[in-house]
Amino acid sequence: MKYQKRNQAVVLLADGTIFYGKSVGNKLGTAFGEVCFNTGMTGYQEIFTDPSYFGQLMVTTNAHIGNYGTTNSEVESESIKISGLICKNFSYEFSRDAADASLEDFLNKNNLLAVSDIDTRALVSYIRDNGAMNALISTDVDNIEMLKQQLKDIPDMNGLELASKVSTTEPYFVGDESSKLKIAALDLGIKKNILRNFAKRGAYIKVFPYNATFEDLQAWNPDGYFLSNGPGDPEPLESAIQVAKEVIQRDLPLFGICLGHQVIALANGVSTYKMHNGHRGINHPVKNLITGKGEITSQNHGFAVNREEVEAHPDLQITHLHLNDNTVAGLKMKNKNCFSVQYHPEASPGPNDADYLFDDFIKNITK
Ligand SMILES: NC(=O)CC[C@H](N)C(=O)O
Repeated sequence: MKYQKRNQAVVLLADGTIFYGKSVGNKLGTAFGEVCFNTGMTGYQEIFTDPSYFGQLMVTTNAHIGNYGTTNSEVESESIKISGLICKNFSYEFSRDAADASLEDFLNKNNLLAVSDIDTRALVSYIRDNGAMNALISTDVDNIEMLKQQLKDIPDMNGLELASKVSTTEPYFVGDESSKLKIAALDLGIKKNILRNFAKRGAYIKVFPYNATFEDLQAWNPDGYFLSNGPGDPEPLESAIQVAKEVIQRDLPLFGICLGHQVIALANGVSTYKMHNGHRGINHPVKNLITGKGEITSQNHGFAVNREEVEAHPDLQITHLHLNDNTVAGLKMKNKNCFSVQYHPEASPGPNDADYLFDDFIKNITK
């Protein structure tokens, strides 16, 4: 590799804590966001392009990032959605036959600011102890006081509506047009692999903008309704919550993933809360309380639904529990055709243990 001088860079947390590293790629300047970490050993391209991470600075805990390059087939949306990358060793070289570009090229193409040579173990341990908070990364290392001032103006993730920043503006279609199985998907920041999973099972999907109404969706005459994953706090998503309420009222088949799961809880009057630290990784253990079986799951969320409120709710049942902290990982409505999970059965990245949930939804539609 040709030697290239790297710029000094900092990670500055909202409480004033500073970590020093070096910039990666062409992009210089400052990027802001909520700092979070993902513990997956693989799957960086899927993570960086997952719209649920919009507005977040991603710390990768694997020691090497970039070593297997990038490929067009591994994107979860058309562009990088994280606001910046923080890593330990950045691999400028890659070795994988299937890769078509280096991660450095991919970051440059997406104009993403990235910082390497950070002691990510110390940083993650700090965030774990002190909780999720805003942060910035910057190559402007001589202006720390000014950066601290700018950081104060970054809005808190709690209460922040972000689905509108990543949702499609126009409806679009995926899958086989002649299919008898039509799914209306509300795009709150939908990952491509969810659509691939529906299409793989023979469905024809119409994807609607985040603020589409129930009438908009119903006018297409779908057989089932889906509420997607997405970034930000679920609570301000009034329009999506209203869609969920109307689908539930008519007892039409409804499935929600992650943000969609939180929206379904809110539609039932159950509150959500910001976690001290979210779940972000590809080996989160979940117990299916219906079958008694364990699942290793892919997760990416910073909010959760209130377990006590679900337990006390006459119409709701907890179907899945997160085994690390007993948070709600899945629920269903007792007498309605509606269920949802907090984690990612579509994986990408991560294991496919939970892809039976897509089959369950299709069965709910066709029964
Ligand atoms: N993956 C998601 O849909 C994330 C949901 C929500 N933004 C959260 O952080 O909890």
